[in-house]
Amino acid sequence: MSLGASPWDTACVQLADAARHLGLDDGMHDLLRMPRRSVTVSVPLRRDDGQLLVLTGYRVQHNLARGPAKGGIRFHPSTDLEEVKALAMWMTWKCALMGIPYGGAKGGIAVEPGMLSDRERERMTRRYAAELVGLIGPANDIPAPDMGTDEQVMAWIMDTYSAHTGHTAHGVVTGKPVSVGGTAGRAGATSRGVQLATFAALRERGVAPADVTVAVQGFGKVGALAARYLRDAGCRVVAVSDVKGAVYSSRGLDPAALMSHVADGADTVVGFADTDTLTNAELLELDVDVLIPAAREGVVTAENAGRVRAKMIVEGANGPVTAQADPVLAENGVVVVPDILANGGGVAVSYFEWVQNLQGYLWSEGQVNERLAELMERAYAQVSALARERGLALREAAHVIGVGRVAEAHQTRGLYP
Ligand SMILES: NC(=O)C1=CN([C@@H]2O[C@H](COP(=O)(O)OP(=O)(O)OC[C@H]3O[C@@H](n4cnc5c(N)ncnc54)[C@H](OP(=O)(O)O)[C@@H]3O)[C@@H](O)[C@H]2O)C=CC1
Ligand SMILES: O=C(O)CCC(=O)C(=O)O
Repeated sequence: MSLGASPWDTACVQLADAARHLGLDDGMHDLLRMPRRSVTVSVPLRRDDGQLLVLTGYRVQHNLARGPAKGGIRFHPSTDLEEVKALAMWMTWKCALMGIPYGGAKGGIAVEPGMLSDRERERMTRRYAAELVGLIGPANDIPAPDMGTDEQVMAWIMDTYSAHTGHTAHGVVTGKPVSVGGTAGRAGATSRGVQLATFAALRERGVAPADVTVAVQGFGKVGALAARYLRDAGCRVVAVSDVKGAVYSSRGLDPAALMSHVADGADTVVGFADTDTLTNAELLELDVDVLIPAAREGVVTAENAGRVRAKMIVEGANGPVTAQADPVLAENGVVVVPDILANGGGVAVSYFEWVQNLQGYLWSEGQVNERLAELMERAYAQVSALARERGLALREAAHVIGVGRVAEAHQTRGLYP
């Protein structure tokens, strides 16, 4: 099989590797690879100036063997069906690895959300949600935020779905505002999970947080709070970036101050006082202890992997390291804490939100964070133990567990009819 470095190619290589380790036959391998449902919809949008723009949206339900489909919705210009298929597959393994009763899905619209007014964003979201009404639902497929979307987008999807079904359906999306059925703790959950995974990996290697320097690519929902939590817990965050570039300070940055700087109108981390400006490519090659790619997939490739000087990569983003880069990093002794483990805190707390919605009973933020820590520690311990037992990289072990659980669910349920 000749493969490039697209997210789908990377996801397929990872699955094939896990299938080999698990001794799965070709039929089961095919069943696990092929998405259960892929939907492409056109999303007509009337711009504020009256112009009609027709966008393309997607929703892929990759696998439903362990429960309803679950996964985020992305608004990004480069979103296409192949990317969404890969992201949906990773959701399947992630939910299985985290031990939560979901299959995997992902969706998105190929659009630059920054070019839309709030009213245009709302109209586009509602039209996309209306196209998906027959597909999504609390028992079927539960979207959540991803790149370019936020809790407001989730509120619009919930409201559109609820208008179609005739009752308020809190459980149709997670990552909603708390005022409309969201849970305490979801906004920071992915980043908290990244911190927990980082600390578990450091602890195992006998490294104290205070001795650790960190660089974070992406200063959005995941990256900004990951930087902040790691700094609050004693690490020195020396570099962060957004799409416009990176800032660096050897003395360490204050992510909370950077977040205020961005929110107060700067719109980018670049230009923050007392920092040097770097490119995103330079950030990836900094001499730091921990590198956290938290932006997009495919940023560490066969081309630049050899220049990565970080001792550890903790994948906040989905698929930031290509299948071709993995062996280069392994050869150079770079430990990779894989996406389906490192960023599993987001979907774990989405699960807690959905459970609260189904029960109509709210948990405190303390309860949410405590249970998140339990799930993250458990998943890390299982991956680490299998990696040691079978001499696997953490990514291979994580996939063997996730893929193995989904294969087991298929075997137990059987095929219909
Ligand atoms: N949100 C969640 O709960 C979860 C997200 N993830 C994954 O985490 C990653 C980030 O998601 P999220 O934080 O939600 O997304 P956001 O849209 O909130 O933030 C994305 C960040 O990445 C930056 N960025 C975008 N493109 C590039 C680029 N080419 N180079 C450098 N920086 C770039 C953006 O910069 P700018 O603001 O300037 O555009 C922004 O700072 C994605 O891979 C997502 O799938 C994984 C699990 C859960
Ligand atoms: O919270 C969720 O349901 C999914 C979040 C997500 O899209 C992801 O983990 O990649």
